Amino acid sequence: MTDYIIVGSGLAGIAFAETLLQHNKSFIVFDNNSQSSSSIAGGLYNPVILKRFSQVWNANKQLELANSFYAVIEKKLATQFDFKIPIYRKFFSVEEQNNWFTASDKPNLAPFLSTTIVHKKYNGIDSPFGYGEVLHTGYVDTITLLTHYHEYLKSLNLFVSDTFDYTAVKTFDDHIEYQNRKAKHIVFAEGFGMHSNPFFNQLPLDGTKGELFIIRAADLDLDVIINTSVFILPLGDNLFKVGATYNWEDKTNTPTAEGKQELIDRIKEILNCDFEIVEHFAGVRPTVKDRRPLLGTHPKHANLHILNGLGTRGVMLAPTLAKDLYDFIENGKPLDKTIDIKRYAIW
Ligand SMILES: Cc1cc2nc3c(=O)[nH]c(=O)nc-3n(C[C@H](O)[C@H](O)[C@H](O)COP(=O)(O)OP(=O)(O)OC[C@H]3O[C@@H](n4cnc5c(N)ncnc54)[C@H](O)[C@@H]3O)c2cc1C
Repeated sequence: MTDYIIVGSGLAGIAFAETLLQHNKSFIVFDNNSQSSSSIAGGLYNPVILKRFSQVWNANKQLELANSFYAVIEKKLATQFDFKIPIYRKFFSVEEQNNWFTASDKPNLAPFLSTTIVHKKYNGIDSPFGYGEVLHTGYVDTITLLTHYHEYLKSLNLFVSDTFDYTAVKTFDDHIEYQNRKAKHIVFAEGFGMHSNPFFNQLPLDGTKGELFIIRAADLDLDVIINTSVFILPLGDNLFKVGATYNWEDKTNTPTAEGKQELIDRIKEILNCDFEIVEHFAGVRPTVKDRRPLLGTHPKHANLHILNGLGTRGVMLAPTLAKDLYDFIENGKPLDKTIDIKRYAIW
């Protein structure tokens, strides 16, 4: 009997897998490569919601855990994927500068917003009003993390590249059976793919499509992430990741002409140098109506659990949520009411 089956190996699934490994639990992971959200994500982590000047929910706890969690994996895989690099908010007016200073006075934002306006000149960008620097930021190169982590799981025989067949699940009081396997628990972490899961697809996972580019801009010299209506993230070799769009209607993983035009327009608001589009990606973020994750246990099947709803911030959230779900299942530690699926009376 295996302790766990995990369905999905995006940021959520691998965070749970790593948590299990750290507690010497046995498991197997299924993934069918049907969702692209984690692999194409910008990967930025930023404790401040710059649009509204508010702190990300539970930011301190999430950042602290994410830092140590990814550092442990980097060491284990002997690969760097967590890059600590500042995020600069470009100011377009004196009013924006003033709003920044007002926000940086708030006790919960003060640790994260520098009070010095940066007047650095970057080739390729005009910024007469300067930039505000967000502290404790960076990005996780998600494709590097996922590729290496999947290889690692494969080397341990813990990874199955296959579609999980929900109709083959048999539930019992103290275990489940799936094809020729027995497990104590299943954790479903399928991102937007949850809609195919008959056990949990009543939950209000809206999904928000996002598109992003890799561009080449030989004249752009940038050693920080610029964030305005889109972010521009330097990758080296004159390459930059730029994103992302938000579309609440289209739920496909296909890049569109509209998304392309929107990104081009946004880039032109920031850059005054030439650029060419090298790649164009799309994916659906697993967003929830109330902007809180979906964690918990199926009300009728005590061995079926969900780890979903990471929304727009999977990088920062995944380690904390994996830990919360693990503590809930194994140690009976209650979930915060705001993330527990019990808040939806749908069954
Ligand atoms: C354009 C874009 C930009 C983003 N930028 C950022 C950012 O800068 N910072 C940030 O923190 N977050 C960002 N995000 C959000 C982040 O990507 C998500 O929060 C995160 O990827 C969600 O991870 P997940 O593991 O829950 O879901 P997913 O990444 O969707 O993973 C689900 C996995 O389950 C698998 N699966 C589904 N159904 C089945 C099945 N039946 N059988 C087997 N396998 C199955 C899929 O193949 C997939 O691998 C961005 C997202 C997008 C789309």
